[in-house]
Amino acid sequence: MSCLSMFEDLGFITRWRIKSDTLVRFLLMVKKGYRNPPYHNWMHAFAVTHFCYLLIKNLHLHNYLEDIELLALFVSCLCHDIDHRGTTNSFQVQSQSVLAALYSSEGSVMERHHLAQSMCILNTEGSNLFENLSSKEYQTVLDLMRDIILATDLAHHLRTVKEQEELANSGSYNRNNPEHKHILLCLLMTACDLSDQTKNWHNTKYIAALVYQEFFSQGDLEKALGKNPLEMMDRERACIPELQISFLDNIAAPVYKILAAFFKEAQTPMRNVEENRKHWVHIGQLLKRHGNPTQAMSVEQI
Ligand SMILES: Cc1nc2ccc(C(=O)NCC(C)C)cc2n2c(-c3cc(OC(C)(C)C)ccc3Cl)nnc12
Ligand SMILES: [Mg+2]
Ligand SMILES: [Zn+2]
Repeated sequence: MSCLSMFEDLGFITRWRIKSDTLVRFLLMVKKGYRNPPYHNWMHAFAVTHFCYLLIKNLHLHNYLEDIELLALFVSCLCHDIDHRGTTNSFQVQSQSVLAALYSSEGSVMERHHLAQSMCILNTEGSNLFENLSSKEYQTVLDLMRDIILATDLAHHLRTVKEQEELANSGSYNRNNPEHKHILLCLLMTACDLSDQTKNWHNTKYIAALVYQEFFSQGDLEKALGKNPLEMMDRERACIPELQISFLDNIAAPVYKILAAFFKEAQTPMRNVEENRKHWVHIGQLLKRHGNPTQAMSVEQI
Protein backbone atom coordinates (compact mmCIF):
# COMPACT_ATOMS: atom_id res chain seq x y z
CA MET A 1 0.00 0.00 0.00
CA SER A 2 2.83 2.42 0.83
CA CYS A 3 4.45 1.72 -2.54
CA LEU A 4 1.12 2.38 -4.25
CA SER A 5 0.80 5.76 -2.53
CA MET A 6 4.40 6.68 -3.39
CA PHE A 7 3.72 5.94 -7.08
CA GLU A 8 0.54 8.02 -6.82
CA ASP A 9 2.12 10.89 -4.92
CA LEU A 10 5.04 11.10 -7.34
CA GLY A 11 2.54 11.46 -10.19
CA PHE A 12 3.92 8.36 -11.95
CA ILE A 13 0.50 6.73 -12.40
CA THR A 14 -0.97 9.49 -14.56
CA ARG A 15 2.33 10.54 -16.17
CA TRP A 16 3.09 6.99 -17.42
CA ARG A 17 -0.53 5.78 -17.72
CA ILE A 18 0.06 2.88 -15.33
CA LYS A 19 -3.02 0.66 -14.93
CA SER A 20 -3.70 0.00 -11.24
CA ASP A 21 -4.05 -3.78 -11.59
CA THR A 22 -0.74 -3.86 -13.48
CA LEU A 23 0.94 -1.78 -10.76
CA VAL A 24 -0.43 -4.02 -7.99
CA ARG A 25 0.66 -7.19 -9.80
CA PHE A 26 4.11 -5.66 -10.45
CA LEU A 27 4.57 -4.72 -6.78
CA LEU A 28 3.41 -8.14 -5.55
CA MET A 29 5.73 -9.92 -8.02
CA VAL A 30 8.70 -7.76 -6.91
CA LYS A 31 7.97 -8.31 -3.21
CA LYS A 32 7.63 -12.06 -3.81
CA GLY A 33 10.90 -12.00 -5.76
CA TYR A 34 12.85 -11.21 -2.58
CA ARG A 35 14.04 -14.03 -0.34
CA ASN A 36 14.47 -13.80 3.44
CA PRO A 37 18.13 -13.35 4.30
CA PRO A 38 18.65 -11.20 7.42
CA TYR A 39 19.38 -7.97 5.51
CA HIS A 40 18.90 -8.22 1.72
CA ASN A 41 15.13 -8.84 1.90
CA TRP A 42 11.97 -6.92 0.93
CA MET A 43 12.32 -4.60 3.96
CA HIS A 44 15.68 -3.40 2.58
CA ALA A 45 14.14 -2.87 -0.87
CA PHE A 46 11.28 -0.90 0.66
CA ALA A 47 13.57 1.26 2.83
CA VAL A 48 15.76 2.04 -0.21
CA THR A 49 12.68 2.91 -2.29
CA HIS A 50 11.21 5.11 0.43
CA PHE A 51 14.49 7.04 0.69
CA CYS A 52 14.39 7.53 -3.09
CA TYR A 53 10.87 8.95 -2.68
CA LEU A 54 12.20 11.38 -0.01
CA LEU A 55 15.09 12.45 -2.26
CA ILE A 56 12.77 13.11 -5.22
CA LYS A 57 10.49 15.22 -3.00
CA ASN A 58 13.10 17.06 -0.90
CA LEU A 59 15.93 17.59 -3.40
CA HIS A 60 13.53 18.70 -6.16
CA LEU A 61 15.20 16.22 -8.51
CA HIS A 62 12.86 17.28 -11.34
CA ASN A 63 15.25 20.20 -11.83
CA TYR A 64 18.22 17.87 -12.36
CA LEU A 65 16.81 14.80 -14.14
CA GLU A 66 14.13 13.92 -16.72
CA ASP A 67 10.84 12.36 -15.62
CA ILE A 68 11.79 9.03 -17.20
CA GLU A 69 15.10 9.00 -15.29
CA LEU A 70 13.27 9.51 -11.99
CA LEU A 71 10.86 6.68 -12.89
CA ALA A 72 13.82 4.42 -13.72
CA LEU A 73 15.59 5.33 -10.44
CA PHE A 74 12.48 4.70 -8.31
CA VAL A 75 11.66 1.34 -9.98
CA SER A 76 15.35 0.32 -9.82
CA CYS A 77 15.28 0.90 -6.02
CA LEU A 78 12.34 -1.51 -5.74
CA CYS A 79 14.10 -4.18 -7.86
CA HIS A 80 17.81 -3.59 -7.20
CA ASP A 81 18.45 -6.59 -4.86
CA ILE A 82 15.67 -8.96 -6.01
CA ASP A 83 16.36 -12.69 -5.32
CA HIS A 84 19.46 -11.85 -3.22
CA ARG A 85 20.77 -14.90 -1.36
CA GLY A 86 22.58 -13.00 1.40
CA THR A 87 26.00 -13.77 -0.09
CA THR A 88 28.53 -11.61 -1.98
CA ASN A 89 29.66 -11.67 -5.62
CA SER A 90 32.97 -13.26 -4.64
CA PHE A 91 31.10 -16.00 -2.77
CA GLN A 92 29.19 -16.81 -5.98
CA VAL A 93 32.51 -17.33 -7.76
CA GLN A 94 34.13 -19.17 -4.81
CA SER A 95 31.19 -21.55 -4.46
CA GLN A 96 30.83 -21.90 -8.26
CA SER A 97 27.14 -21.04 -8.03
CA VAL A 98 24.79 -21.17 -11.00
CA LEU A 99 24.74 -17.35 -11.04
CA ALA A 100 28.54 -17.29 -11.28
CA ALA A 101 28.35 -19.71 -14.21
CA LEU A 102 25.92 -17.32 -15.89
CA TYR A 103 27.55 -13.96 -15.15
CA SER A 104 31.05 -14.20 -13.68
CA SER A 105 32.72 -13.49 -17.05
CA GLU A 106 31.09 -10.02 -17.05
CA GLY A 107 31.44 -9.37 -13.29
CA SER A 108 28.74 -7.89 -11.01
CA VAL A 109 27.25 -11.40 -10.75
CA MET A 110 24.46 -10.62 -8.27
CA GLU A 111 23.56 -7.27 -9.86
CA ARG A 112 23.18 -8.89 -13.29
CA HIS A 113 20.88 -11.45 -11.69
CA HIS A 114 18.80 -8.72 -9.97
CA LEU A 115 18.47 -7.02 -13.36
CA ALA A 116 17.52 -10.27 -15.15
CA GLN A 117 14.84 -11.04 -12.54
CA SER A 118 13.44 -7.51 -12.90
CA MET A 119 13.27 -7.86 -16.69
CA CYS A 120 11.41 -11.18 -16.28
CA ILE A 121 8.72 -9.47 -14.19
CA LEU A 122 8.39 -6.64 -16.70
CA ASN A 123 8.17 -9.16 -19.55
CA THR A 124 5.36 -11.04 -17.81
CA GLU A 125 1.83 -10.35 -19.13
CA GLY A 126 -0.12 -8.31 -16.57
CA SER A 127 2.84 -6.99 -14.57
CA ASN A 128 4.56 -4.86 -17.19
CA LEU A 129 4.66 -1.49 -15.48
CA PHE A 130 5.87 0.21 -18.67
CA GLU A 131 3.22 -1.29 -21.02
CA ASN A 132 1.85 2.14 -21.97
CA LEU A 133 5.20 3.81 -22.69
CA SER A 134 6.15 4.47 -26.31
CA SER A 135 8.70 2.02 -27.73
CA LYS A 136 11.38 4.73 -27.48
CA GLU A 137 10.50 5.48 -23.84
CA TYR A 138 10.35 1.71 -23.13
CA GLN A 139 13.87 1.17 -24.47
CA THR A 140 15.14 4.23 -22.55
CA VAL A 141 13.71 3.16 -19.18
CA LEU A 142 15.12 -0.38 -19.52
CA ASP A 143 18.55 0.99 -20.49
CA LEU A 144 18.42 3.30 -17.46
CA MET A 145 17.41 0.43 -15.11
CA ARG A 146 20.34 -1.60 -16.44
CA ASP A 147 22.83 1.22 -15.73
CA ILE A 148 21.34 1.96 -12.30
CA ILE A 149 21.05 -1.64 -11.03
CA LEU A 150 24.56 -2.52 -12.27
CA ALA A 151 25.78 0.61 -10.43
CA THR A 152 24.76 -1.00 -7.10
CA ASP A 153 27.82 -3.27 -7.33
CA LEU A 154 30.19 -1.98 -4.64
CA ALA A 155 33.10 -2.48 -7.04
CA HIS A 156 31.37 -0.21 -9.60
CA HIS A 157 30.71 2.39 -6.90
CA LEU A 158 34.33 2.42 -5.76
CA ARG A 159 35.39 2.99 -9.42
CA THR A 160 33.02 5.93 -9.95
CA VAL A 161 32.92 7.77 -6.61
CA LYS A 162 35.89 9.97 -7.63
CA GLU A 163 34.06 11.39 -10.67
CA GLN A 164 30.91 11.89 -8.56
CA GLU A 165 32.99 13.97 -6.14
CA GLU A 166 34.60 15.98 -8.95
CA LEU A 167 31.25 16.74 -10.57
CA ALA A 168 29.71 17.74 -7.22
CA ASN A 169 32.63 20.02 -6.32
CA SER A 170 32.89 21.52 -9.82
CA GLY A 171 29.39 23.00 -9.43
CA SER A 172 29.08 22.62 -13.19
CA TYR A 173 26.34 19.97 -13.32
CA ASN A 174 24.53 20.27 -16.65
CA ARG A 175 21.21 18.44 -17.00
CA ASN A 176 21.72 18.37 -20.79
CA ASN A 177 24.93 16.38 -20.36
CA PRO A 178 24.07 12.63 -20.45
CA GLU A 179 27.34 11.76 -18.65
CA HIS A 180 26.49 14.17 -15.82
CA LYS A 181 23.03 12.63 -15.48
CA HIS A 182 24.49 9.11 -15.44
CA ILE A 183 26.95 10.09 -12.68
CA LEU A 184 24.17 11.70 -10.61
CA LEU A 185 21.85 8.68 -11.01
CA CYS A 186 24.60 6.33 -9.73
CA LEU A 187 25.23 8.61 -6.71
CA LEU A 188 21.51 8.79 -5.90
CA MET A 189 21.12 4.98 -6.16
CA THR A 190 24.04 4.39 -3.76
CA ALA A 191 22.71 7.06 -1.40
CA CYS A 192 19.38 5.19 -1.32
CA ASP A 193 21.08 1.78 -0.93
CA LEU A 194 23.02 2.99 2.13
CA SER A 195 20.26 5.17 3.59
CA ASP A 196 19.91 3.09 6.77
CA GLN A 197 23.16 4.76 7.86
CA THR A 198 21.48 8.19 7.73
CA LYS A 199 18.75 7.30 10.22
CA ASN A 200 18.73 7.33 14.05
CA TRP A 201 21.28 5.27 16.00
CA HIS A 202 18.76 2.61 17.00
CA ASN A 203 17.95 1.88 13.35
CA THR A 204 21.60 2.06 12.25
CA LYS A 205 22.71 -0.34 14.99
CA TYR A 206 19.84 -2.73 14.17
CA ILE A 207 20.71 -2.76 10.45
CA ALA A 208 24.40 -3.37 11.19
CA ALA A 209 23.36 -6.39 13.26
CA LEU A 210 21.40 -7.74 10.28
CA VAL A 211 24.30 -7.14 7.86
CA TYR A 212 26.72 -9.02 10.11
CA GLN A 213 24.26 -11.87 10.60
CA GLU A 214 24.43 -12.21 6.81
CA PHE A 215 28.21 -11.79 6.65
CA PHE A 216 28.85 -14.26 9.48
CA SER A 217 26.56 -16.87 7.90
CA GLN A 218 28.59 -16.52 4.70
CA GLY A 219 31.79 -16.87 6.74
CA ASP A 220 30.43 -20.08 8.29
CA LEU A 221 29.69 -21.41 4.78
CA GLU A 222 33.19 -20.47 3.58
CA LYS A 223 34.78 -22.28 6.55
CA ALA A 224 32.63 -25.33 5.74
CA LEU A 225 33.98 -25.12 2.17
CA GLY A 226 37.52 -25.13 3.61
CA LYS A 227 38.04 -21.46 2.68
CA ASN A 228 39.31 -18.65 4.91
CA PRO A 229 36.64 -15.92 5.21
CA LEU A 230 37.47 -12.20 5.27
CA GLU A 231 37.77 -10.92 8.83
CA MET A 232 34.47 -9.03 8.45
CA MET A 233 32.75 -12.32 7.60
CA ASP A 234 34.38 -14.28 10.43
CA ARG A 235 32.35 -14.24 13.66
CA GLU A 236 35.47 -15.35 15.58
CA ARG A 237 37.61 -12.43 14.39
CA ALA A 238 35.31 -9.54 13.42
CA CYS A 239 35.23 -6.45 15.67
CA ILE A 240 31.98 -4.83 14.54
CA PRO A 241 32.59 -1.30 15.89
CA GLU A 242 35.99 -1.10 14.14
CA LEU A 243 34.55 -2.52 10.91
CA GLN A 244 31.61 -0.13 10.96
CA ILE A 245 33.83 2.91 11.57
CA SER A 246 35.94 2.00 8.53
CA PHE A 247 32.80 1.24 6.45
CA LEU A 248 31.38 4.67 7.38
CA ASP A 249 34.71 6.44 6.76
CA ASN A 250 35.55 4.69 3.48
CA ILE A 251 32.16 4.03 1.89
CA ALA A 252 29.07 5.60 3.49
CA ALA A 253 30.17 9.07 4.70
CA PRO A 254 31.75 10.08 1.35
CA VAL A 255 28.47 9.31 -0.45
CA TYR A 256 26.47 11.73 1.72
CA LYS A 257 29.24 14.34 1.71
CA ILE A 258 29.09 14.34 -2.10
CA LEU A 259 25.25 14.38 -2.00
CA ALA A 260 25.39 17.43 0.32
CA ALA A 261 27.85 19.08 -2.10
CA PHE A 262 25.25 18.64 -4.87
CA PHE A 263 22.17 19.56 -2.80
CA LYS A 264 22.09 22.01 0.11
CA GLU A 265 18.93 20.20 1.35
CA ALA A 266 21.02 17.05 1.97
CA GLN A 267 22.94 18.27 5.03
CA THR A 268 20.86 16.19 7.46
CA PRO A 269 21.72 12.68 6.16
CA MET A 270 25.40 13.64 6.08
CA ARG A 271 25.28 14.84 9.72
CA ASN A 272 23.41 11.74 10.83
CA VAL A 273 26.15 9.50 9.40
CA GLU A 274 28.72 11.52 11.36
CA GLU A 275 26.54 11.14 14.48
CA ASN A 276 26.31 7.37 14.00
CA ARG A 277 30.08 7.17 13.62
CA LYS A 278 30.43 8.77 17.09
CA HIS A 279 28.19 6.05 18.55
CA TRP A 280 30.42 3.32 17.05
CA VAL A 281 33.52 5.04 18.51
CA HIS A 282 31.83 5.08 21.93
CA ILE A 283 30.83 1.40 21.65
CA GLY A 284 34.42 0.56 20.63
CA GLN A 285 35.75 2.31 23.74
CA LEU A 286 33.28 0.47 26.00
CA LEU A 287 34.39 -2.80 24.43
CA LYS A 288 38.06 -1.98 25.06
CA ARG A 289 37.37 -0.96 28.66
CA HIS A 290 35.06 -3.81 29.63
CA GLY A 291 35.79 -6.65 27.28
CA ASN A 292 38.68 -8.33 25.48
CA PRO A 293 39.15 -5.97 22.46
CA THR A 294 39.83 -8.88 20.13
CA GLN A 295 36.92 -10.90 21.52
CA ALA A 296 34.28 -11.14 18.80
CA MET A 297 31.30 -9.12 19.97
CA SER A 298 28.03 -10.93 19.70
CA VAL A 299 25.58 -9.08 17.49
CA GLU A 300 23.03 -8.99 20.31
CA GLN A 301 25.56 -7.44 22.67
CA ILE A 302 25.83 -4.30 20.55
C1 LIG B 1 25.94 -1.37 7.55
C2 LIG B 1 26.75 -1.90 6.41
N1 LIG B 1 27.99 -2.31 6.66
C3 LIG B 1 28.77 -2.81 5.66
C4 LIG B 1 30.09 -3.24 5.95
C5 LIG B 1 30.91 -3.71 4.92
C6 LIG B 1 30.40 -3.79 3.62
C7 LIG B 1 31.23 -4.30 2.50
O1 LIG B 1 30.69 -4.76 1.50
N2 LIG B 1 32.55 -4.21 2.63
C8 LIG B 1 33.39 -4.75 1.56
C9 LIG B 1 34.79 -4.18 1.65
C10 LIG B 1 35.58 -4.72 0.48
C11 LIG B 1 34.74 -2.68 1.63
C12 LIG B 1 29.10 -3.38 3.32
C13 LIG B 1 28.28 -2.89 4.33
N3 LIG B 1 26.98 -2.46 4.09
C14 LIG B 1 26.18 -2.40 2.97
C15 LIG B 1 26.47 -2.86 1.61
C16 LIG B 1 26.76 -1.94 0.60
C17 LIG B 1 27.00 -2.43 -0.69
O2 LIG B 1 27.31 -1.65 -1.76
C18 LIG B 1 26.97 -0.26 -1.95
C19 LIG B 1 25.51 -0.02 -1.63
C20 LIG B 1 27.26 0.05 -3.42
C21 LIG B 1 27.88 0.58 -1.09
C22 LIG B 1 26.98 -3.78 -0.99
C23 LIG B 1 26.68 -4.68 0.02
C24 LIG B 1 26.42 -4.22 1.30
CL1 LIG B 1 26.05 -5.35 2.55
N4 LIG B 1 25.02 -1.87 3.32
N5 LIG B 1 25.02 -1.60 4.63
C25 LIG B 1 26.23 -1.96 5.11
MG1 LIG C 1 22.93 -5.19 -4.07
ZN1 LIG D 1 20.75 -2.98 -1.64
